[in-house]
Amino acid sequence: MTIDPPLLDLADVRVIADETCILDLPALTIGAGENAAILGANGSGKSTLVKLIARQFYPHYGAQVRIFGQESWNVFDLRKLLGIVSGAMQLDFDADPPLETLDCVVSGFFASRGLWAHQHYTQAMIDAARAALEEVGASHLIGRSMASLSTGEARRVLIARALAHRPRALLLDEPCAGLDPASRHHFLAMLRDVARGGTTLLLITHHIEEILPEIDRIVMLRGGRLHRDGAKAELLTGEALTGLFGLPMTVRARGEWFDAAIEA
Ligand SMILES: Nc1ncnc2c1ncn2[C@@H]1O[C@H](COP(=O)(O)OP(=O)(O)OP(=O)(O)O)[C@@H](O)[C@H]1O
Repeated sequence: MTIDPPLLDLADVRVIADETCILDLPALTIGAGENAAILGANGSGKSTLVKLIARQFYPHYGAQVRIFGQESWNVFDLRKLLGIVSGAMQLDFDADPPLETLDCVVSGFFASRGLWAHQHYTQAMIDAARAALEEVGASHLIGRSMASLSTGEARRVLIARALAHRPRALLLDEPCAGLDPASRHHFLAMLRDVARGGTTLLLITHHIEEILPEIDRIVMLRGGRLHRDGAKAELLTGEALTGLFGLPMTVRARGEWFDAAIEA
């Protein structure tokens, strides 16, 4: 039996920006197929961790960052194995030269922002991009430019871009931001299918109610450091969230889902 290498295997990681250490992780491993949520307050280092995985940030000398068991990657090859959805990415697409939505989704096959003359896309890629747009309810946006879309519309197109090339793992940094309740409901249902299909999910969120039943590990970051790491049953509790966010919180189970509130 072969065992897939972990999505993430970190040791002695320190990320320095503006002469300040913004992420300090002596050790963290997330296995292949292990769906995890990263929780933490604003500025706790969650997006920095995603950027470290996607090779947008590099750690300080001496760190080990193995993604899918490999330390050295061609960035484009790595990003083809990952589907990434984040608010920062959405801003990048807004700022770029005009890009049509279907082209945006097809560009996910090349891990590029936009399509360029040297990239040879196939009819199969276009069909997969159309199917992904259909899946997220965004087919009607084909023909529009990314910059002309509302926040929620653009978010759906980016989700389609992340899914179209059937990545090994999805990195989702606040993926539901800007989605209305119905879109969020459909998106979370779709993510459950993706997780059941074997794609590893790494979900970054402040919203406990978005933590899918398929996620069973919680990694808590505080001040750029690992605060707690464990099973959902152990960490989706009032005691653990109170410790993380510094305010008295209660957690309620709703079937397989949870929600949290600040105690009155
Ligand atoms: N390029 C950068 N230069 C300097 N500081 C940075 C840079 N990127 C991030 N930081 C700082 O690192 C810290 C962690 O940022 P990060 O974006 O990872 O937080 P986060 O947990 O994702 O927060 P949020 O929930 O607000 O999105 C913050 O204090 C942020 O100001």
